[in-house]
Amino acid sequence: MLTVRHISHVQHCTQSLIDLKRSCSETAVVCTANSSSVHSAEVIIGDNVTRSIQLRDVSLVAEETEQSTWDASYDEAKYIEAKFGSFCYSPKYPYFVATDKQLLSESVLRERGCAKRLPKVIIAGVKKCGTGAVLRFLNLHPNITGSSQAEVHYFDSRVKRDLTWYRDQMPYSSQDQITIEKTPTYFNFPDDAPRRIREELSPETKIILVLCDPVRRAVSDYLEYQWRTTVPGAGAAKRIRKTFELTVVDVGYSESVKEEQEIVDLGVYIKFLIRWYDAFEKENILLVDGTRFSNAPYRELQKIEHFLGLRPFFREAHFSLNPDRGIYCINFPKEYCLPESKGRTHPIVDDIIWQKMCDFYAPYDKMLAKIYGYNFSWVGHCEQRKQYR
Ligand SMILES: Nc1ncnc2c1ncn2[C@@H]1O[C@H](COP(=O)(O)OS(=O)(=O)O)[C@@H](OP(=O)(O)O)[C@H]1O
Repeated sequence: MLTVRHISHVQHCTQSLIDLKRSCSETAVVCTANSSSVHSAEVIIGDNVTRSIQLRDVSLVAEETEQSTWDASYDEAKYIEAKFGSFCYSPKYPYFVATDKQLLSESVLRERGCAKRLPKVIIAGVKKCGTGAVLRFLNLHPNITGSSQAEVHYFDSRVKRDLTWYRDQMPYSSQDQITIEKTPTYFNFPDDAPRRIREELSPETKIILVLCDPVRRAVSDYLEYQWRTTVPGAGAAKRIRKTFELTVVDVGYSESVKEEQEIVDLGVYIKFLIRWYDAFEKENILLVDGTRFSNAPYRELQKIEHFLGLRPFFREAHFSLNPDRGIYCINFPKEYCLPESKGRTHPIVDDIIWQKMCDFYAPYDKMLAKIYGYNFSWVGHCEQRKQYR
């Protein structure tokens, strides 16, 4: 029997929960069920008023969360010891990027078994679903070291490079650290990226795919392309129109969603996922809910720790919402937020276009849940998703 307490981030309430909506984010849920499926829950609304609900009314799947008991999660000095005691770089705030300037002397590197190692884990997508924040936060874990370069693109655009070059792009790691690379474009391009990763790295490579609300993702991607048109040499976007609406829907003509438009197409996740599941065993792929991650980062990070077999480090208390930017920042061991290029202000999308986009993705999202058994938080909540526009 599994007892779940305090599911504190109910993200979307359906009609039957409408009267709980006001207190949704603080709602405590206590439920009892067998561990494989949790069906009903008792919701404490406040003042000892309880109500029984069906969990299918709540988009969040109940999960047992491991609370970190590691003193490195609480105490800065212990953290530094855990992260840097056998690390190849000297401490520097923020701790997220390992730069050559912080590299220790050759004799220390040798003594600690430091070397540049090929990644054992790849965050292979999806673009604009929070992959940058996932990597930056994970990088804080004492047993992880992320690639120092933002994105390596070895398996997509660096076709003339070889594995020696690829390894050289990685940071130094000690033997008890896992090297992670993130290039979100691998998700959809090229078609043989999953196969090459399997063959050139290892079939045991762990693949992390962050998937998120495809409508919001499309808006974010649109903004990125729009921004690129203002930056010389950033690679101007193809077929981006003056507004998001004109870019994704054939407004004034067929009025249908432009399925072939790249920013629309990328949200049909199931189409690209098949390649990953063809190349890797199911146990080696983790689908992260990027929409849930943006509202409760620690939950998804805990899932990743579990997937990678890491000692639980992340705690809810490590994260706080930056109200001005609408994104979560980490506050341990020091305050750190991702740079301004993340958490851009989104335009308010026309209601009809928003609905059309939701309707377009709905069957694919449902298929995703059915085939891969993931209950993504955005699926079936088009109306509520508007608040995150
Ligand atoms: N904690 C936190 N910090 C920063 N950013 C966060 C975070 N959580 C989610 N997000 C969302 O991540 C969106 C950018 O996604 P990616 O990092 O995958 O973009 S990229 O593909 O690498 O360009 C970015 O999208 P925009 O809001 O459109 O900028 C963020 O909303």
